[in-house]
Amino acid sequence: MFARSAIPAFRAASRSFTTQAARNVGPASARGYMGAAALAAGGAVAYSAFAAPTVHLEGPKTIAGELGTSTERSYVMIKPDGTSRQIVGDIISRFERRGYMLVAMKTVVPSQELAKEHYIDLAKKPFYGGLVKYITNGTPVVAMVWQGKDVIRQGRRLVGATNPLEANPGSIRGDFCVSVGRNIIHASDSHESATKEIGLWFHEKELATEYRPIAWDMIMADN
Ligand SMILES: Nc1ncnc2c1ncn2[C@@H]1O[C@H](COP(=O)(O)OP(=O)(O)OP(=O)(O)O)[C@@H](O)[C@H]1O
Repeated sequence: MFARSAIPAFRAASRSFTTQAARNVGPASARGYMGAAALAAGGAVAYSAFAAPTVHLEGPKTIAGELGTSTERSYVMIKPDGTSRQIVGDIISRFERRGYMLVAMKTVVPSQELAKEHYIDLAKKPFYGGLVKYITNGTPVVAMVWQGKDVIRQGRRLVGATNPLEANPGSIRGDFCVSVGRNIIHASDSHESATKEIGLWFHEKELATEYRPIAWDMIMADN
């Protein structure tokens, strides 16, 4: 789920976020897109100026790569209950074993503003307040970007249905969760969402897109 309201802020990008940070530093209009990432939790914030916005939000090639190719990227987040239950390694290994490439990862204690922004499309839902409270309970989330062919659709399959009651055994939610309100993980549900969510939680410079895992060509090859 992603926040449409953040789009104009993304386009206003004028600063780079260099340390995973955490303090609410001002109104959205003054922050630029990575300000939301910088608002993540409440620690020290380090910014550095850079020449021009580099985040690509429209067209087939965005910060989420190109859909259907080995450059496709998804935003995946282990929520506070997943971190607290100490199953982070298990979750990461499922994406690794599938063959996907870890492009970025950091722990973040989300601010109210960041959590609200991420879930803004659910703002009218009765559970929205509880959802934001849960995401901002002080326990870190693990924010990640995974890359590889079909990672958005396959990521959703690995994660399983939103309601653990409907999540297949073998999926992350199907193996670890009982309640929809504590379903331990998020994964982007479309290229558009991935573009906006990666842009919300990460600066483009934080993405390590140039390296390749050792078996990458073997895993991504079609023939
Ligand atoms: N009925 C509900 N009661 C409580 N929480 C809910 C309920 N429905 C959804 N949620 C919470 O809101 C999150 C976002 O809901 P959404 O409908 O976007 O599902 P999703 O895309 O599978 O989840 P996510 O965006 O976290 O990956 C869910 O993952 C869950 O944590």
